[in-house]
Parts: sequence; C-alpha cells; structure tokens
Amino acid sequence: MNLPQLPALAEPGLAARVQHALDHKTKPLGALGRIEALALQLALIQGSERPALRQPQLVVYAADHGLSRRGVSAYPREVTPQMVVNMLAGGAAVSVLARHQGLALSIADCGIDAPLAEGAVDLRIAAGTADASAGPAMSLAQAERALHNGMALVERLPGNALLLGEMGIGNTSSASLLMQRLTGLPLRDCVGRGTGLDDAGLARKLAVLQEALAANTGAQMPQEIAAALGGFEIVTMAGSVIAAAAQRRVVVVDGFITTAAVALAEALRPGVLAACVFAHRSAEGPHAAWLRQLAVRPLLDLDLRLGEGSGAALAWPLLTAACALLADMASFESAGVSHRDPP
Ligand SMILES: Cc1cc2ncn([C@H]3O[C@H](COP(=O)(O)O)[C@@H](O)[C@H]3O)c2cc1C
Ligand SMILES: O=C(O)c1cccnc1
Repeated sequence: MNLPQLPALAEPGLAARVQHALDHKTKPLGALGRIEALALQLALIQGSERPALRQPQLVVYAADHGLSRRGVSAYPREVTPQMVVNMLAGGAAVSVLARHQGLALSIADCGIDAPLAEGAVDLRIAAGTADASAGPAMSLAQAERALHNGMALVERLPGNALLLGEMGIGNTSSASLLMQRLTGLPLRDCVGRGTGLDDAGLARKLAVLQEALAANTGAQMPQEIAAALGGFEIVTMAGSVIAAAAQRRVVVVDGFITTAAVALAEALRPGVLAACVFAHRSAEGPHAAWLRQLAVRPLLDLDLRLGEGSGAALAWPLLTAACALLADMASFESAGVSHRDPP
C-alpha cells in the first residue's frame, strides 16, 4: 500500500527563531506556559514563523463493530446510526460544540450497520466489521480500502486543520485491543468502562477481548493488526491522519479512540505524531497510560468520556489563541518595555 511521505522536518533555524520571538514578547520569560510550546509546535507543523489556522474541519468517523454483539458496551448497537442522525440534525454534543467553535462538521459513514444517512459522507466498507473475537474484524483488502478512503477524504477537505471525532458502539473495545498490540501492555491495563459498564460488564468485556487477542495472534505487521482488531472508522481515521500529516495539516486528537487511530497511523508511518495536538486526557481508564507511552501531554483534563470529537472541539480555541499570541503580541522592543535578555 502506498502511503504518502511526510514533509521534511522544519529547517533547524525555525524553532530557534520562534522561541526567540516568544521569549521577547511582553511577559515574564515562559509565563504563557504550555501555550508557548503549543505555538512552537504549530509553527513547526506548518514550517512557518507565523502559523495560522484556516477552515478547521471536524470529521466524525462512524462505523459498527462485530464485537458490539458480544455485550462489550453499556449501550446497544443501534445507537450508532441513531446518533449519526442526531449529529446530522444538529443535536449531538459534537454538533453543538462544532457550531459554537465555528468548526465545519462532516460525518463519514465508514461502515455503519444501517443504510447511509442523508448528509453523511459515504466511505462505507461494509455493514459493520466481523466479530473480532472469532477472527479478523476485516480483511486486509478492507483495511487497505479504509486507509485509502481516509486519505482521499482529507484531499477533498479545505483548510489546514483536522479535528478527529468518532462514533461507533463498541469502539472502545477495538481501541483497547489496538492499544494492547501496539504497546505490549497487559490487556487489563488497556481496557476501560467505555459508555459506563459496571464491574460485571467490565469483567465480561475483558474476557471477550482476551478471546479476540487469542483469535488474532497471526496479525503481526501494523496493517495486519489494523485489519484484525480495527474498526472501519479507526482505520479510515488512521488514513486521514497520515494524509493530514503529509500535507502539514494540524491534527487535533480527541480521546481514547482517536488516540488508537493516531497510534495506528504512527505504526504505519512513523513521524505523524509530530503533527498531532492532543486535546485532552479522557476519563477512559487506560487513556492516561497510552498518552504516557506515546510521550505526549494533552492540553485539557476535564473528565470527558464522550468521544465524538467533543474534547477536540473544546480545546480548539487554545490553538487559535496560541497563533494569535505569537502573531500579535508586542515584543519588549516594539512596546518599549524594559527587560533583561534571557540567559
Ligand atoms: C448516546 C451515546 C452517544 C455517544 N457519543 C459518543 N459515544 C461514544 O461511546 C461509544 C464507545 O463506547 P463503548 O465502547 O462502550 O460502546 C462510541 O460510540 C463513542 O463515540 C456515545 C455513546 C452513546 C451511548
Ligand atoms: O475517550 C474516548 O474517546 C471515549 C471514551 C468513552 C466512550 N467513548 C469515547
């Protein structure tokens, strides 16, 4: 499968020039804290001393999961198409937040077990994946198509920022399986309560996911792991992350499930992580450990456990603020404010 090359790293002087500009803004050295690091990251992603965000696109990647027939979620499978209709009608959390933040919202049907909803983008692979506890969730050819669909979708979208969202009952299970295989951590440390399983539900989920790992030991290469354990929405999203990073777009990562797509993309095309801003630490138990393993620090920690791209939308104003501060704040020189040069 042909994956695009990532852009060359920004020329070495750029980071130094941006840091110099930040250090000479009218504030105590470093006083804007992690917003300064964010401004620097955005500059490096865009290869520009004046990063600017245009026409941000929030995409909700939606699909159904064979595993959702095995009692791994607190909610029934039909909720996936029902929530997609709700998102398109403007009533879901992500619909409200996208409107509130001025984000263009698209819903991509990557393989929901219901007819295509009016207004959704048709990236359907099949009506839900197969049951991963009995073998691969999808064929290698399906995984390739999903990656291709995700890349092609980004090509068609305007702007230079992609905010990741998802909808798919059962997709915390797929994300947990991917986490186990991509990090090597024990499965129990990769599994959480998702939509709100009680203790008995969590034990059942863990047992089903153990079966899924045992049924897919043959999968070794990243693309095989994607096919064996992925959901259509997660693999499609991974394709979009790779294309976005290749085009120097900023990728805003939401919670646990979008982290799975980004980790998969990083396994397929090492280096994409540099283009990713992690919006928040989800309350889904294993998310914190996965973020640590990826050596990334999320912007927010609000006990969100919704998905949909809700955390990405909530973090968005921090990115635009970082660009505005870098572009518009006066320097000590221009404002005539006394200072000592940083050591
Ligand atoms: C009404 C409703 C709206 C949602 N919006 C996002 N999710 C989130 O919950 C699901 C993952 O959790 P699990 O693996 O436990 O099924 C995904 O659809 C995710 O986007 C929702 C879930 C529900 C029930
Ligand atoms: O963090 C997430 O993405 C998440 C957590 C629980 C349920 N749905 C999504």
